[in-house]
Amino acid sequence: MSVLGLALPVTFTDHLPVNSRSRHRPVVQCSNERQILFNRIAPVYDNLNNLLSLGQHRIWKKMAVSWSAAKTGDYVLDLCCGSGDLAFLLSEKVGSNGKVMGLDFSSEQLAVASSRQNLRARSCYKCIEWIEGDALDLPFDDCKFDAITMGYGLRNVTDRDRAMREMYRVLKPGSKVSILDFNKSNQPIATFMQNWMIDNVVVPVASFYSLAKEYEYLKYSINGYLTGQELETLALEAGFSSARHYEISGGFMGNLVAVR
Ligand SMILES: C/C(=C\Cc1cc(O)c2ccccc2c1O)CCC[C@H](C)CCC[C@H](C)CCCC(C)C
Ligand SMILES: C[S@@+](CC[C@H](N)C(=O)[O-])C[C@H]1O[C@@H](n2cnc3c(N)ncnc32)[C@H](O)[C@@H]1O
Repeated sequence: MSVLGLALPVTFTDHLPVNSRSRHRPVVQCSNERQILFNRIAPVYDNLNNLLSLGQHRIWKKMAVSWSAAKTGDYVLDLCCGSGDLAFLLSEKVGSNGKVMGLDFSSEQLAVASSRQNLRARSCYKCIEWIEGDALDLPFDDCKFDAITMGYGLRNVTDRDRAMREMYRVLKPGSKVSILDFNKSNQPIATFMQNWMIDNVVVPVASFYSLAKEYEYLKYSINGYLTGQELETLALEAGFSSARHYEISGGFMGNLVAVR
């Protein structure tokens, strides 16, 4: 029986020593398990984001894309693109003369992204190319991109330092990376509110779709994330010349902007 109570090819805890397995806590530690998680939630991911954030996530993603400074004609990358929200926003910025690469390791998320693209008529959306790949080993040459976005991805990769160094490598000098995610606050009240919302709203709603464990992971991944200051340090240590973390939406979310 897997930690999800479902028959999965691998359970989220199989690779862990027995004493570290917990029936009450989704342990989604390795890359393959996260791949399985995001493949599983792909069919309902967009709808739940809209419902659970009351549509606010669209605003946060528009802010992240604006902070990337992507402009007409640019060659840009949306890392951990999932169902493509930021890639679509980037394509509206760079236009049909530009190019957007959307990279993710979840085939199911990319299938949703491609389906959404086929339903959209605007010519700018045709400049998006979807790539199944690993954010920790990008299939791109050095200094290729005019801007990079990463929405709710850095918290989910298994090696954040390596991901940050890969972003640095493929970004053109003087260009920006814009990384949107939940904010790991230093304020106990904000942390309490975030955890309360996830425990009492997010997970109960997800349980209607038999995805309670996947959304419980959300809380543990946020608690294991980096604070804004630690994210700035991570970027500077990866080689970025400057880094600034902005808290948004009352401190629920945050966006790191770093310049190569
Ligand atoms: C777009 C959002 C989250 C994306 C996301 C990221 C992950 O790492 C996941 C991991 C596992 C399952 C799902 C996800 C996932 O969806 C943010 C909005 C959607 C959130 C699920 C809703 C979070 C609600 C906040 C705690 C409170 C929002 C207050 C707002 C002012 C209404
Ligand atoms: C929460 S979703 C974010 C999707 C999208 N950026 C958005 O803002 O809605 C996180 C995405 O990161 C992807 N991901 C996690 N680790 C990855 C890795 N090492 N390489 C590529 N994609 C990864 C997952 O497959 C998932 O689609």
